[in-house]
Amino acid sequence: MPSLASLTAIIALLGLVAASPVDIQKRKTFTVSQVERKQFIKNGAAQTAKTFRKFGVKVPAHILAAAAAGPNGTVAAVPSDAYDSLYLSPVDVGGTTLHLDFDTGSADLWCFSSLQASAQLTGHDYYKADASKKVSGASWKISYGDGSGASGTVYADKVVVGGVTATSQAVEAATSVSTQFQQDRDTDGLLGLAFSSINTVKPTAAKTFFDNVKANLASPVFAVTLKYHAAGTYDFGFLDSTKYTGDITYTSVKTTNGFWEFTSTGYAVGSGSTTTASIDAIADTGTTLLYLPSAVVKAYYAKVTSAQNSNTYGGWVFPCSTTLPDFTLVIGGSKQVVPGKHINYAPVQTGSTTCYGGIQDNTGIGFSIFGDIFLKSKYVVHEMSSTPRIGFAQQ
Ligand SMILES: Cc1noc(C)c1CN(C)Cc1cc2n(n1)CCN(c1cc(N)ncn1)C2
Repeated sequence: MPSLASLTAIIALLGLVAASPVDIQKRKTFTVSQVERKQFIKNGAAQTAKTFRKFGVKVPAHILAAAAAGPNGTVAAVPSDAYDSLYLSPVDVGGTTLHLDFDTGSADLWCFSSLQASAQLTGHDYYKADASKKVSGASWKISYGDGSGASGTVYADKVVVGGVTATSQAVEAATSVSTQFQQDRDTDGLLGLAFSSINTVKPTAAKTFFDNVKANLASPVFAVTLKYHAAGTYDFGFLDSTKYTGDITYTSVKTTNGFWEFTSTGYAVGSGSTTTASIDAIADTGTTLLYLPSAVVKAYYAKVTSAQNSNTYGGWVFPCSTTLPDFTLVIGGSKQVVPGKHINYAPVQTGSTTCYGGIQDNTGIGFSIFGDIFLKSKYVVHEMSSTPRIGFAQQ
């Protein structure tokens, strides 16, 4: 026998169902207004191609062609100085063109802004923070391996890179930057291209530019072509076979630390034989040099006349006139050669005949860093598919 309470509930339900139209009319009516999702630059063909791939179906050529015509993009990467210390790319941030350091070793898009003391802005383009776009309660603070850093608040604004648009990108506006950035009047900020899991925005991590746009690209990839003492490119959404020779060799990426992290399985100095080694490394456009295990570095400089690991200069140095041997790193079974001339970074001081090596010890870092010294002879594909991978080819 149902209880009184359950009978009451049943009656109440029946009442709702049995109410006459008049009754319903009397009841307070309400409207659910739909809010249109912010317009994203759509690439329908890319979405279709993604669906075909999702179900393991070969994407028809006409769909691929249409997808490739989507908002893919290319932006220049220009050396900031004569030594390729870093590379800067023009980016439209909320209507102002800033020159940002694209950094595959971090995941914050931050920039100099109108929130900083004006003295810090001398010589910089900067983001004009619009209060109406402020992300309430959000802040960020980032520190880099060299001790530099910045911090500030967050805005949601339009960011355009090489014709590819993120309509509501988390723009991390600086309120304060470290001395290194204050003294560097070329860099207006960074655009992080590592995994969003290491973004520093609190209380909720923000997405990188690439994470925000990748679904609208023909393919979830970006390719890095940094050059020796010359302008290169970042390509988004497509591969460009004119930018490399031979094959692209792919290897798996470990994403647990938020980096484009992989393992190199050996190395060779000059024309010497290959030594087998397991080198845990990250690809990092935001780092200038190539940092490797000390035993590997020692083996390289053993073949460089008058090289020494200098306490004075804090690393391996040699006479600037030295002809340096090439250096080979094995990745995915392929031999990736770094030309010897790329391994002379710069004089230790302006006018000095002692030069600082592009290969240095990774002691204290915890892993190896394949920075610009390695990258500037390579075409590097970063594929953020369901199983991310990284590919290397010789330029
Ligand atoms: C001038 C100049 N010369 O060499 C540099 C660098 C500069 C730029 N200048 C001093 C300021 C500066 C400091 C940093 N950057 N720019 C770029 C981001 N940094 C990273 C990124 C990363 N993935 N890993 C480690 N650090 C540190």
